Amino acid sequence: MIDSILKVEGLTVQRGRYTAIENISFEIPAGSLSAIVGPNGSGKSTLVQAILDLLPKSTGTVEIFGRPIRRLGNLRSQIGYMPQNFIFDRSFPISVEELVALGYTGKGQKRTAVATALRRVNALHLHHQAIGTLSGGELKRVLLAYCLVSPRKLLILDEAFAEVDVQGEAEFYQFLHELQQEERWTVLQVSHDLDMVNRHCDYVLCLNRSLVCTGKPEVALSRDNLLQTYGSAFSRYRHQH
Ligand SMILES: Nc1ncnc2c1ncn2[C@@H]1O[C@H](COP(=O)(O)OP(=O)(O)OP(=O)(O)O)[C@@H](O)[C@H]1O
Repeated sequence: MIDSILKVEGLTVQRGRYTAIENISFEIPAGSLSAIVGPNGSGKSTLVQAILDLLPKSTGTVEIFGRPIRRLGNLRSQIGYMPQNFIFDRSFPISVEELVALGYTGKGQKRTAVATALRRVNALHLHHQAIGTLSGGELKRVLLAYCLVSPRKLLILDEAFAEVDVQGEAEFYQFLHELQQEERWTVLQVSHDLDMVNRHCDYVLCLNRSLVCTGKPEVALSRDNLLQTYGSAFSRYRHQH
């Protein structure tokens, strides 16, 4: 019996007429640094969006902090979410610090909280810049600052590091470990970087429309499980590493 922060049971989600994920059940251990891995189109973003009630479910239930998400009330602000794509009109006149401030749910000390969050992701120097002028990696850093400007219990990241440079990715993982160990955050991330997941995560879900396996990386990322999850693409990955 695990102490879980997120419990999914029998979840099926349609995208149009296509069944993007089917009969998914799992629990995410509280305080874990967990990852969802799987090939393109395997339903990772669909799963995350259905968990957050951003997509309708065909069947199944999701509980976060022991409650259905629609009954979370104020607890909803304890969840940080960074989507895979942040689409906006680049001419919209909002600065980095104004955007990050929108994520602040506390009272008072907002400027200090925004500066601290931006410093933690190495983006304080961008604070006056309009968000429409940021590079892809800079924008990811700023969105992460938006997620962590207020304390959370659960942080859900959909390919947060996709456009971040190598140095930035290492810093981010270091920083996720700090959130996990010092502030007891649970982090659930979608990732394509199996090496980083293997090195840094303590719980992994392998997805290919249905759940292939879950568990610690040394078990979930076994050769057989990866072959089942990725098929021939995994063989190519092995040859390149
Ligand atoms: N709005 C949509 N309408 C119809 N089908 C969709 C829609 N969005 C996604 N899909 C389909 O659902 C499936 C799952 O997509 P999803 O984005 O969840 O995959 P993913 O694992 O996150 O992929 P990637 O690794 O490429 O980001 C894909 O086959 C995709 O084409």
